[in-house]
Amino acid sequence: MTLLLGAIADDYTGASDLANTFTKNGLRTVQTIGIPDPDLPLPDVDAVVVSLKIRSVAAQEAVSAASKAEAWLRARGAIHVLYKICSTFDSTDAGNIGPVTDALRKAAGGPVIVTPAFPETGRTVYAGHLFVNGVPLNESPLKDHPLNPMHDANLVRVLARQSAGTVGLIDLTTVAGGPDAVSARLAALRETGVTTVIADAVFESDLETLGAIALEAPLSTGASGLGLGLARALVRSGRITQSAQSVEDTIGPVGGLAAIVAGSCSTATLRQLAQAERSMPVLRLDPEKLLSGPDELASAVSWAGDRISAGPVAIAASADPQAVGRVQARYGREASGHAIEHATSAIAAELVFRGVRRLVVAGGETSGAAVDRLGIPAFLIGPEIAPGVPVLRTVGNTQGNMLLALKSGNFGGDDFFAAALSMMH
Ligand SMILES: Nc1ncnc2c1ncn2[C@@H]1O[C@H](COP(=O)(O)OP(=O)(O)OP(=O)(O)O)[C@@H](O)[C@H]1O
Ligand SMILES: O=C(O)[C@@H](O)C(=O)CO
Repeated sequence: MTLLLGAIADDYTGASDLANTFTKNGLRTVQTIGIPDPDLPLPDVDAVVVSLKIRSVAAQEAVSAASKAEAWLRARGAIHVLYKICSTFDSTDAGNIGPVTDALRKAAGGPVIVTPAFPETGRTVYAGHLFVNGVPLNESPLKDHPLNPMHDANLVRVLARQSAGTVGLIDLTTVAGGPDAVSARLAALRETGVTTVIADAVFESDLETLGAIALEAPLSTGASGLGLGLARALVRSGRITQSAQSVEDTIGPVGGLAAIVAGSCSTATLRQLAQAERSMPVLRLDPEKLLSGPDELASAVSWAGDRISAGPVAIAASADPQAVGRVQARYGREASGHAIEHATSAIAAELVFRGVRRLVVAGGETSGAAVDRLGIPAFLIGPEIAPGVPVLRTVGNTQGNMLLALKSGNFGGDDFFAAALSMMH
């Protein structure tokens, strides 16, 4: 397999978001789960998004996994590698955006462009500050994130705290000045020892400028907005010779039962679950019971078993910040997160065992755990359900063809679950 653009995503939902952006912008793309087995039958593509689950692991583990993925992508011809992070810059002072970018830039030089801007979903960066739907990051729902609460909107500061290098800024005026202005500013920053730059971006045109300059370097770090800029720059460069197949043709119907499993506690998911309750059976798991033994899991599976042949059902661990806080205070943040992911992934696997072939999973960590449990090695990218969330078709898994949607916590409108199921046949 040869490719032009490589990406390493720090979680699986983020990977499907980026693969969707690449596809929409003209690149034939496949999403792999980790580095694929050499025997996995993958189509010819322009871009591969290697999905890792390294957003919330120890920095050294993240660096090691990302470095191996980068070496694999470069060995297959990637002229540029994008390290795909969350558009809300999900990370802590220990990492992992800084440590991974530092490790990958060692081979790539710098300064490396970093921007989580993704205007289509309301993420913009101005004066180095990240806004989520017009609200500074630290005032947005991300302040209550169960794993990495975000308390600082100033990304230059946030990245500096987790990076061994020196972090600078390319401001919006420079970006609006076009590629030459950005190049000149990068050169000036390089002279002063800056290794990594947060780049402002408010409009897609800003990301086209940044993508064009980033493509000239071996590495960048960003969300789907930068992915859009890179993809458009690659298409404009004339190096993409085959048009991406119509995404509807890529997948086709799979039949089987349908279900939703949610572990995301984001406000968007909470609203979507409330809306789903009006049209389908929704089981709210009791996290205390989930954490204290296998009974809650078994009764969830039996609850679904009684209903699922009549239509889609949803099973959710999701809870509001106060309830999450109580669980975390009692069991610890990481321990409760992992235990609940373990439970939701076990439920997903049981549902698939009972005939579910169309599965929507809400939450990045939750999706990662479920996809791993199901042993899915790769996905083809189908039509977009909502910005950042495509229909995915499995490749190479033992259960036969399945359709999945991996929804990032904050993505999708209130009717997301019904909209997803209506596109998954
Ligand atoms: N009721 C609960 N109490 C405590 N933790 C929970 C509860 N329900 C789910 N969790 C945990 O909260 C975390 C939610 O993270 P996840 O990444 O799945 O969703 P998200 O943060 O909304 O999505 P994204 O990362 O895509 O924005 C998981 O570790 C999950 O196990
Ligand atoms: O960039 C985003 O917001 C998403 O793709 C994501 O990574 C959330 O997990």
